[in-house]
Amino acid sequence: MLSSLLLFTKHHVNDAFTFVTGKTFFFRLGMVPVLYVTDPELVREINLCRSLDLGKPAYLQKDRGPLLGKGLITTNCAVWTHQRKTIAPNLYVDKVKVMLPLVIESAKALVKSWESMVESEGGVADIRVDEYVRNFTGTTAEAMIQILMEGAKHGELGPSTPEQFVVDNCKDLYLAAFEVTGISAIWGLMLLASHPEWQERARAEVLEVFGSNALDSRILGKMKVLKMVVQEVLRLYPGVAFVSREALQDVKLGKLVVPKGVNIWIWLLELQQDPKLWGPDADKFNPGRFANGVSGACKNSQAYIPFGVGARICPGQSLAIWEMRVMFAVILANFSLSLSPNYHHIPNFGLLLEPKYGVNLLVGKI
Ligand code: HEM
Repeated sequence: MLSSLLLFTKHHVNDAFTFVTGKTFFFRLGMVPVLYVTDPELVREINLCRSLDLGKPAYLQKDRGPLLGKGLITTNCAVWTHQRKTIAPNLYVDKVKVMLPLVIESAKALVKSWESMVESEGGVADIRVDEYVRNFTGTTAEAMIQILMEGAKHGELGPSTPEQFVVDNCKDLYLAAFEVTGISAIWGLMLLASHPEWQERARAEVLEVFGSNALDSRILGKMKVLKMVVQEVLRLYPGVAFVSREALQDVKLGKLVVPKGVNIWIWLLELQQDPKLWGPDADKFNPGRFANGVSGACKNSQAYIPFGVGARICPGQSLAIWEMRVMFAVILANFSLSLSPNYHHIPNFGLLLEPKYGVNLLVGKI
């Protein structure tokens, strides 16, 4: 686990950069100075900080440049501001509502392909779900590319040319819209399959609310259990396992001054599963903890940040949540799920937190 590596490499510094003891500490990863944060109060300060001096780390560009391009995820300052202004408004809730029929159609296509597999296997099929889920999230990724083309024509691009803007952001949106949402949905199916009691509760709600109605935003909004399930999936398996920043100038965060050049890592796996904040069942799948919202589920709502914080918070969060809800609703209305003997639980942290060998489920028609 990376967290144990961090503990192993941590050491204290005693220069002008003094810092809180406990779970916030400073270490160096090669030449990169890193402030490791799991204190929700410090997360609050980062969340409140709107300064462009708190940007994305340079190593993302250096090491991940070929993968991520120079799009919204990795750029800083003026380039980022222009890109964000052009892209983010297209992901506001009213725009996402317009995309919903596309998402629902895509979920129905997944159901169709599983139905024929289940039928040909005589009632229960052992399905490696990853590819089907990625086909599902791929549909909206394509819609995102359209948005980029429009943005390139009409947006305020600042220093980017329209061609540069599209190329740089295609990679980012592909990774974000397709990969991260896909991985989160795959973890969600694994968790529903391994917790039959929650699968039953969510299905009962889906069948009651959905019934013979056509799925739309109003119907989805009524599915309270499903909402809690999605929240809990993103708590236990945040696809983006840590949120990072670099102080591009000296930055004041509450009482702490973070010197220029220092990176900040907020390790979500620890923050979102800390028993002191979430209770003794912090490592268990219990969507019911969200019955009274995030503030009812943990002692400090800053400890739940699956979509990041502050000015760089994920602009695609509404779309991602709706996609997951639609997919779970449509699957639960049609199929029962359990873990296949071919599933091996090996979460793997590369760029994202994903199941190393994919997820195999036994899928039956209900
Ligand atoms: C469950 C799915 C998703 C999760 C868990 C997720 C999570 C995150 C996180 C943690 C960040 C970093 C925020 C920060 O540094 O504070 C981020 C950034 C971003 N996400 Fe998402 N995301 C998801 C889906 C999406 C979707 C569907 C889109 C687009 C359609 C999207 C677009 C982006 C972009 C463009 C950024 C960079 C924003 C910036 O730096 O200004 N994400 N996401």
